[in-house]
Amino acid sequence: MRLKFTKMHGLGNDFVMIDGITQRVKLTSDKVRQIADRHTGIGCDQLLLVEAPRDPDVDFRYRIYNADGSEVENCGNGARCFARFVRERRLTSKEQILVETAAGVLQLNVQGADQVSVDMGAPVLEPAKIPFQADIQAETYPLEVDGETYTVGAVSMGNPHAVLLVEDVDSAPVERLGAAIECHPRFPARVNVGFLQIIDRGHARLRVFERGVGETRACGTGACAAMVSARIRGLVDEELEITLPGGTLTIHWPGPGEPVTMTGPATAVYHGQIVV
Ligand SMILES: N[C@@H](CCC[C@H](N)C(=O)O)C(=O)O
Repeated sequence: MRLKFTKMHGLGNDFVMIDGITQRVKLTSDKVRQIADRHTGIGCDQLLLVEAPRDPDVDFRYRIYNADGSEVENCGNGARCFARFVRERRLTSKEQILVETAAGVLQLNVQGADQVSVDMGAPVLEPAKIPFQADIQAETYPLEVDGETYTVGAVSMGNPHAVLLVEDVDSAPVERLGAAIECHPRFPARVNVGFLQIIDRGHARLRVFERGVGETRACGTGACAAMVSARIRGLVDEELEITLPGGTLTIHWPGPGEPVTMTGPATAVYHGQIVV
């Protein structure tokens, strides 16, 4: 199968974007892993497959695959890249785009040359829906990992996130603790793990160990989950600039029951073809 693709990134979280509307595409986990391999494939954190919608009231549908081949529900940086991709491929000229994902319908607003703002929907905090094993919903939970107890927030942005507060993201044990929490038995669908340093009520720093990938240079849903966890702990205001290793996202969240809005850049790198 010969596939045309576009390589894109959102703050260094990189994607292979495939147009499944004008080409016939059949992906398996093995093929996704082959494409995502940084030595023998194109290399990416996630692959996004754009398809025609099932619901005639929305514009597109897309599916998201992690580099390990697993299909997942949501991807914030991917949503922004998707908006630019469908416009640059001339699949739409709309500035406001509705797209079906496994996490529900997202609304994307293209703003100027490279900024995209995404209504990411309301966060889910009920443990069973994250999914996270806990008897009752709480702001934070004690989580035992390798004999030590850590305090974590648990949030779903369509996909599951654990959020830990740290003094300094630079020295946080992202690789070791991220990998241990990703597969913790209390997160039965595995989990993305964010390490959040609060600077002040409007600024924070974040590193994310992503489920199915490892540490990435940025994670959009991770930034939204970090905002939600920090805000329900009373630590930040409703607008927060979150700086990740790849750059800064602006996250807006008034509070429980309200949608989270994420704004940031999306960049196309090159177009190509691959035989898989
Ligand atoms: N990089 C993404 C998140 C991609 C999915 C995640 N690894 C998961 O398994 O849920 C983002 O920008 O949100």
